[in-house]
Amino acid sequence: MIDTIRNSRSELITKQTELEEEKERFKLAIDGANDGLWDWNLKTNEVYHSPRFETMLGYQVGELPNSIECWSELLHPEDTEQAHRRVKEYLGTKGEGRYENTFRMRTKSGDWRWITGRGKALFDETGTAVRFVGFNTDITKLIMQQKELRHQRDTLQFQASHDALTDLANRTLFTYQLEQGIDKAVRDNSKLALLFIDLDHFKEINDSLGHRTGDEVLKTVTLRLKQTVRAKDAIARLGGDEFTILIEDLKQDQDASRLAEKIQHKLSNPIIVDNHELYITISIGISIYPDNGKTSKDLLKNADAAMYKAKSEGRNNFQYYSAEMTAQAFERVQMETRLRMAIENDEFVVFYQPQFNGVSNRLVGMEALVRWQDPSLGLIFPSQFIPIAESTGLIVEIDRLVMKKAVAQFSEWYRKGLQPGTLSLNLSMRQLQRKDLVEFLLASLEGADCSPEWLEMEITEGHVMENPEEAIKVLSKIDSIGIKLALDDFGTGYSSLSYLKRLPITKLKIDRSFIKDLPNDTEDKAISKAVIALAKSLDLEILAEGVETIDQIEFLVENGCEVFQGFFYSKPIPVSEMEAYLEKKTWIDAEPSFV
Ligand SMILES: Nc1nc2c(ncn2[C@@H]2O[C@@H]3COP(=O)(O)O[C@H]4[C@@H](O)[C@H](n5cnc6c(=O)[nH]c(N)nc65)O[C@@H]4COP(=O)(O)O[C@H]3[C@H]2O)c(=O)[nH]1
Repeated sequence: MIDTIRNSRSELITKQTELEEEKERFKLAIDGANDGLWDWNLKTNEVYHSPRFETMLGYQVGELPNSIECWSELLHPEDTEQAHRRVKEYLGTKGEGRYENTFRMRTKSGDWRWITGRGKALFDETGTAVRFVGFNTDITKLIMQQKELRHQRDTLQFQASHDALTDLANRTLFTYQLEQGIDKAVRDNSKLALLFIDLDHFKEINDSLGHRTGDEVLKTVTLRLKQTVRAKDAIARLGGDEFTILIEDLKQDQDASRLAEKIQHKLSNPIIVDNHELYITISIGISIYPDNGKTSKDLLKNADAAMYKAKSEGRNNFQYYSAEMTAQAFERVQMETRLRMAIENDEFVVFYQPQFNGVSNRLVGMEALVRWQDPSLGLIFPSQFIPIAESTGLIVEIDRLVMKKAVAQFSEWYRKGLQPGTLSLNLSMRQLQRKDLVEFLLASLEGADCSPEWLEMEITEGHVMENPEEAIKVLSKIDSIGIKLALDDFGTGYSSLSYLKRLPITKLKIDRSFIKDLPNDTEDKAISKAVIALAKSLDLEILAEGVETIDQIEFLVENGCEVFQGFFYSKPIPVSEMEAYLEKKTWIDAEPSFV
């Protein structure tokens, strides 16, 4: 018996010693691992934190409360949601796998430490977690090292693809961007332009004022180039004083020269370096994809060649690779300047073309058509200047001049009792995009004491279809002030029926191109009949433009179109002629012709 007790005692002592050793081993392991232990009793919601858990976050041992809320409150706001979710997910697994997650925790001094928590939970027989134990490891150093490595890698990559002085793309990156641009242009069937820019006499600045000044000049040029191009246009410094710009989605070849001019203008302001006032000029060569090359190599080579041509033409200018394009660009530049002068000098006059009801032979209104009365060249027709006025935005001013003059004229004719009918005015897309259009119209009407019912605005079908939703919005505003709306050049702009129904228009004008060969051309006959039927079904008035012969009128009247504008009745005529015509009122007593 005594032996048995002795044996049990010594067994107990051995077990106790083993337990002590185990505890010690465990403590050593925890201390050695430098991790913070946590033990969460999910039944009482109490949490045990090991001393390291607290010191890891800069707290004294025993300073942190023993609650799970304490952990939650120390989490970084950006990580709180995911940290909670991860714990919830793990506890919902009923014991499968291990818990592991990384988040940031706030230290006592307010810094943030990156922590990886790992642990395992104990689940009861119902699968409910009752205890959750694990370690927190501070991985801040590792994260910082990784960040530093990433930063170094990015820096190296940046340095390999960028110019060290200006931070612009270098030749390698630009060639890549150009190739990407060409691929996209092939896919979209679009064009792109490459501008090759070289500073004139840059070497002299470097030689006389030193490289540091030269560097400052290059940096200022870079800044100004960035301020001039769109954010999506790629700029590069190929080396020395050579820069390139890539313009994608080029709408017209001439847009490239417009940008070239803008750059020249931007760089014409002096650059001040160390009290030196430096005047820089540049020579620009332009190549266009696909016209002047289909590969990056050819486009660069040809833009470079064009730039040399610009140098040989006396510097401070731009040249396209193709001489024809350069000539067109200069013509455009000259035309733009002349148009601006013409606006200033009030050289635009309004002609009026009458519109008749071909059945009653009565005048129903007239269209105002602009003419440019150039002092030396005489009368210039819209086809020669409207496209440039549209692309430069000058059309807005021209249209407003025409509107003001025509509205005032109409008001006068009405006051004189001349019954001029409805005044049709052309409305360009640019005008439609102006936020102040309706205010302008209201002010013009009020200024001239003109009634909105006398007016009709024409907008071409093509323009409306460029952005139908926007057009519907603006046209509705015009409609709401009582001005009628007509869709011009109908048949050329591929209107969709659904839009046509939603546009607040009251009239369709069949385009001249479908009238020209009537009544002989079978296709034009079918089209004009279909357009008339369409207008009728939508309850719209219909006018045929460009009628020149009685046969055309007969055919159209037979098929339901009664209102006409065209040389058969009259060409557009100046104010004096129109006034004389109105005064005669010949149509008032005229016999109806097609009854
Ligand atoms: N061959 C032929 N032609 C005829 C006949 N009847 C009329 N025309 C011409 O057809 C054009 C009708 O004007 P549009 O379709 O609005 O086409 C106009 C219009 O889109 C635009 N335009 C004219 N004035 C203005 C304006 O003040 N502002 C805006 N934005 N555009 C204008 O320029 C275009 C051309 O104007 P115009 O040269 O005056 O040309 C006018 C007119 O002279 C005919 O029987 N035979």
